[in-house]
Formats: sequence, structure tokens, C-alpha cells
Amino acid sequence: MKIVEARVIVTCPGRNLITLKIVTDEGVYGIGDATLNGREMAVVAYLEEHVLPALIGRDARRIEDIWQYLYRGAYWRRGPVTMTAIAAVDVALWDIKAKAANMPLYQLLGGKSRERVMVYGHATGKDIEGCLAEVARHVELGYKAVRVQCGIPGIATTYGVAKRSGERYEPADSDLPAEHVWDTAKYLNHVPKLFAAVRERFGDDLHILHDVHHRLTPIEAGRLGKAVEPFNLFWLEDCTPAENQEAFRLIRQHTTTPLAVGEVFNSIHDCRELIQEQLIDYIRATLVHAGGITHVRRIADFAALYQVRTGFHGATDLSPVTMGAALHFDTWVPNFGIQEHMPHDPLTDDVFPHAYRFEDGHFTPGETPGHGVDINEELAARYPYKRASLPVNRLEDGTLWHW
Ligand SMILES: O=C(O)[C@@H](O)[C@@H](O)[C@H](O)[C@H](O)CO
Ligand SMILES: [Mg+2]
Repeated sequence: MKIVEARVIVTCPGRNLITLKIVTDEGVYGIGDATLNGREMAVVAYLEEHVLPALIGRDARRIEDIWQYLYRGAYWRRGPVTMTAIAAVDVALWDIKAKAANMPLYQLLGGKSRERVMVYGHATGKDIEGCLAEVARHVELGYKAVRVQCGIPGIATTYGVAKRSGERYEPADSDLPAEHVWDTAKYLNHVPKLFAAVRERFGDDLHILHDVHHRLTPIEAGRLGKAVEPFNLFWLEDCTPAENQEAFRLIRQHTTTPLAVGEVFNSIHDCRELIQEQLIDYIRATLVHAGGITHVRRIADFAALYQVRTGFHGATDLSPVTMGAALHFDTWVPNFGIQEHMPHDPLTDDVFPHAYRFEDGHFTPGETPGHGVDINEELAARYPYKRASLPVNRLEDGTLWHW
């Protein structure tokens, strides 16, 4: 089964999404997501100039060999651009293999480990009351787990909070990076009140999650984790930047609040100490940015040895192709924890027809052979690329800060 064509499709039905389509001489094709939010065209160039010409004529069934060829062959291993490009190829090839076998992808991976995949939705509000209203809306929709984020008094804009209530927030919301101002003290004073209010209003059963977006120092993260223990969070995400994996030892010494890390990771080496030393509870590295199914499966198997579970990234900048493939993975992976879900807008759903379905706070990936997500190329062509950037974050005195 030879690869005869491989091309990149760039579309912006509300936001930029990059898709790789690989076609074989047997007429079977597969698609993979190649979206790296805010750096999309770097991956397009990487694929078009360095990867796709080398794929033509290769046997599409040799997924592992092609993965190794692209990874080792790059010489410049790892990094988000390289690993996103490899992921796009890898997921497209798994799609092809599963279609050729006439199986939904989860079957090829080893079959179902569960009947359905629990997801968490996003409730955001300018203040605590606004956020509670959004939590209520999610509970009504059936969600069993909700990530809660609210505006902080005295801080003008908070990343991860929608501009208007009832809407989603958009990670890349301006042509060039918007500048936000951050104040750790105000945040630490306010955010525990949000969790207290959610528990008070919605009781003990709802799973509550929260994302700190890397903004605290390790000791501040330890303090926050300890302060919110009474509210029994499902997880506290990215409480400090994780380039320095050792930082999490300090946090762990201070709190039993479960920790989730890894949406910016692209390799097993980024999370080796975090997993091996049981410094985190959930690993968020996901298919599109961490080398596809072939590599994330390695991360998940390694994590399983240490009782670390998966909690894949699933913001809107991960296309429906990643959502579909991730749901198959989640259906199979033994050490599944939870899956993030931010609904795409209806236009994006039209461009990417898919088999996955939401019901009662859970997803099922569907029974369509492959990962079950396709692309309507004609529709996609109507929405050209539009540059969009993630914001930057500064302290009040102007110092550039993490976000
Ligand atoms: O947990 C999450 O989903 C967030 O951290 C994302 O909004 C993330 O910042 C974006 O996907 C970045 O593109
Ligand atoms: Mg996050």
C-alpha cells in the first residue's frame, strides 16, 4: 500500500486549523491534525518542504518505521514543530491502517477498556456568580466534570475566561499578541473562593478542575494546592512552568491536591521525571503535539507503571481530527483519567464531519472505520488562513511573565 499523495490543507472556519491528508495507491486515505496554535505556518512549511516529499512511494502500513524515519532522520529531535509534523503523519497513517482493516481505530489499538469517555467542559465567568451560572449550564448539559475559571478583581483580563458569558474563550484572540497584566497575590487571594462557592452550590459529586496556566512559582503552587484541599479538586493544572521537572518535588511536599501537567510537552523526555517520581497525577501531552498515537502510547504505557493517568488536552485549537483520534485512544488506554472538551463552533464541525458523539457528560468515538473524522475540502477552501496569536502576560510593573 504505497503513499501516492500527501498534502496540507489550511483552513480558518473561525480559527486556523491545519490538516494533513495522505492518499494511498489503493484509494484509502487518512487525515491527521497538524495545528500548532499561533505557529501554524511553521508546521506547514516543515511538512511541505521536509516531510511530504520523502513520504511519496513509502508503504503506508509501516507506521513505526516512518515514525522512526522522521524522528531520527530529522537529526534535530523533538520540539513542538517537529513533533506536531510527525504527529500529523502518524495519525493519518493510523487512520489509513484502521480503514484498511475496516475497524474503528480503538479496535486496532487493542479494543475497548471502557464504554465511554468522561470529559470535562469549561465554565468561565467574569466573576464568581457568572462562573457559577456557567457551571449550572454545564451540569444541565450532563457534564460530570467542569473546569472553572473566573476573572480576578483588580486584574483587567484573565486568560481562559470568555469575553461574553455563555461563550467559549479563544486562546489566540488577536493578530499580534495581546498584552495581559497579571497579579499573583490578587489571584491567590481570590481563586479559593471560587472553588468554595462551586462546592457549596453543586455539592460533592461534581468534579472540579482548574488551570493555573503556569503562572505561579513552585512554593506559591504548593500554597494554593494546600489551601484548596478542602474543596477536593479533580486536578490543578500547570501550576508552575514544567521545563524544570524538579520544581514539582517542592509542590508535592506541600499538597495532596492532584496535579496535571503536559499540554505543552512534545516528548516522553519532557515528562520522564514527573512520571517516574510520581510528581504528577495526570499527563496532558496529547496526540497532535507529542508525535501522534505511536509516541503518546509510549508515554501512556510508561505513565501506567507509576499510576499516572491520561488527561489529554482538548482546547478548540486541537482540531476535530485530534478530538476523534484522542477519543479512540481514550477508549482503549487502560490508564485513562479524563478528556478535555471544548466544543468547536458549528462551522468547524461542518468542515470536519465526525462520528464521535456526546451524551450525558461522556463521549463515544463511533464505529466508523479509522478515527471517524473527515474533512470537507470544498468547504475548508472557503476559509483562508488568518494570522492569530496567543497573548503575552506582564506583571503590573511591565515584567514579562509566564502564562
Ligand atoms: O488547558 C487548556 O485547554 C488551555 O491551557 C488551553 O487554552 C491552551 O492555553 C491553548 O490550547 C493554547 O493554544
Ligand atoms: Mg491548560
